[in-house]
Amino acid sequence: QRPKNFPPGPPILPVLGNILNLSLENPLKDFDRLNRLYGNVYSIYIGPKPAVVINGLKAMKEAMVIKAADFSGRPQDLFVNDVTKRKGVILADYGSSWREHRRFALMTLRNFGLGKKSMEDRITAEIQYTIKTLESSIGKTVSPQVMFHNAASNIICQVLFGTRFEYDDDMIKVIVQCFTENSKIANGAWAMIYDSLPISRNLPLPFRKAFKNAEICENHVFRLVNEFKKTRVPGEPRHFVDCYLDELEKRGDDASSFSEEQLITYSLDLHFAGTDTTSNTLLTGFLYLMNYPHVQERCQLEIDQVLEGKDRVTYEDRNNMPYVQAVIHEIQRIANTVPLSVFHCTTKDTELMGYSIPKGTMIIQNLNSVLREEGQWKFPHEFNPENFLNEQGEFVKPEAFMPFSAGPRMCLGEGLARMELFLIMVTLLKKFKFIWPEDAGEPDFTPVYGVTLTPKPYHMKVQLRSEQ
Ligand code: HEM
Repeated sequence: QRPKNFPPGPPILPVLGNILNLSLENPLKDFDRLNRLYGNVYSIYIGPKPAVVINGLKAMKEAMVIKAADFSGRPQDLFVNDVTKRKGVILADYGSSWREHRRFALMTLRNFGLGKKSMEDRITAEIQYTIKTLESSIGKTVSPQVMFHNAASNIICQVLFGTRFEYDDDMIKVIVQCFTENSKIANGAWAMIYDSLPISRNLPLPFRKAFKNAEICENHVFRLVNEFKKTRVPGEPRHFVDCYLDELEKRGDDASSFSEEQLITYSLDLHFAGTDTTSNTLLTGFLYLMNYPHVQERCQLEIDQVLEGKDRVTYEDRNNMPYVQAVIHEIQRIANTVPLSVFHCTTKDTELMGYSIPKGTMIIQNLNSVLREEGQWKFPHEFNPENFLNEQGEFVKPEAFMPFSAGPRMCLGEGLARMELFLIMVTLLKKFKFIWPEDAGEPDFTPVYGVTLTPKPYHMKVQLRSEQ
């Protein structure tokens, strides 16, 4: 029985709740189906736990922006909380620890160059390694999967640890492998079973792999932090880790929520959030650009015009590239990289679109329902950069563009991600032509489900544009 005035939803089974209403492999279609059946605010039970699913711009804005404080908590009793030992910022509940850590990261990102030339220089420097990888594959086919993960990982590693890692570095290979696995496990069938059947939690089931992966990553970062501690000069931070250690010292014994354990999970949080998202967006982008060659060519035309006589692109150039901007935003809209955002939770008894929602209810944002909402987009269901262009061909960003979510929990790395996507896409499109290999058959645009959506592995053929 749902509580009085609770959002409607499918009939609830004892113990299982609604898990049979959802495909455990990929529930996104089910979320959309239930949206059509029960409206923009509906509820499902994950085992005994109620969750409210929010769809469409109007409801999303009411929850995340207008009633932000009521809807900005994070559930604390899920599989992912146990895996991360309730540390870090992504899953921290709404409160002073989250607030202080979020503020700290935003400030540190700024100090290390976000919004300034220095971050641009770091990104541009990293792209040279991607270019080298592509140059060595001219005329051949290449799998971009690892390449984009490496590039995005190194960009965030420069901020976190002040260093980039060679693409075959064992430590970073293991970390990237562990969290790409965990991203799939965390939204998958076994995590759902872990969440709905507490009795299963201590059994040797496949979800144990995620705990092992997390431990491997923690050990690696623990060792790195200890190395940095040996060489750091207090007050002269070289990177995020040093800044955090300075902050710990400044706060002294009553360091409040800051601790070395927090630092380790926080670094992993930022590394994961900064790598898997940007790289999967890039993977989706190139998949579409190869299969919509006229879009790729029009981008290149604009890039050639704007960058004529210049040897490299700057972030500032985006203001003169409305079409490229439209394409990158359309890629993000279609990629729907973090489809269910990160689960929220109500911080007090509240209301949404007239329904009553008690404190502690899990909130699931169906971002796809906004990114493809009819009435918000000119072409909601097709890949078409016109979604971001007005009649004069100028770039416009509709309110329903919400891949980073909205409100106080909105993605903390949006600025960095947007800078990376623009500089990487433009630099690569300026130099190379990307071709869908003749023997690759029809492209499969259906992504693999997880916390992040990943295109199915594909290959691309690369040509130097100057040799066309
Ligand atoms: C295309 C790239 C990216 C996308 C689509 C994306 C998307 C998201 C989304 C949907 C959320 C959840 C927001 C919510 O709960 O309401 C989020 C949170 C977060 N993202 Fe990103 N993100 C991207 C890149 C990055 C990068 C580069 C970083 C690292 C600097 C980052 C760091 C974070 C953090 C730390 C949070 C948690 C914020 C909090 O709980 O307060 N993200 N991101």
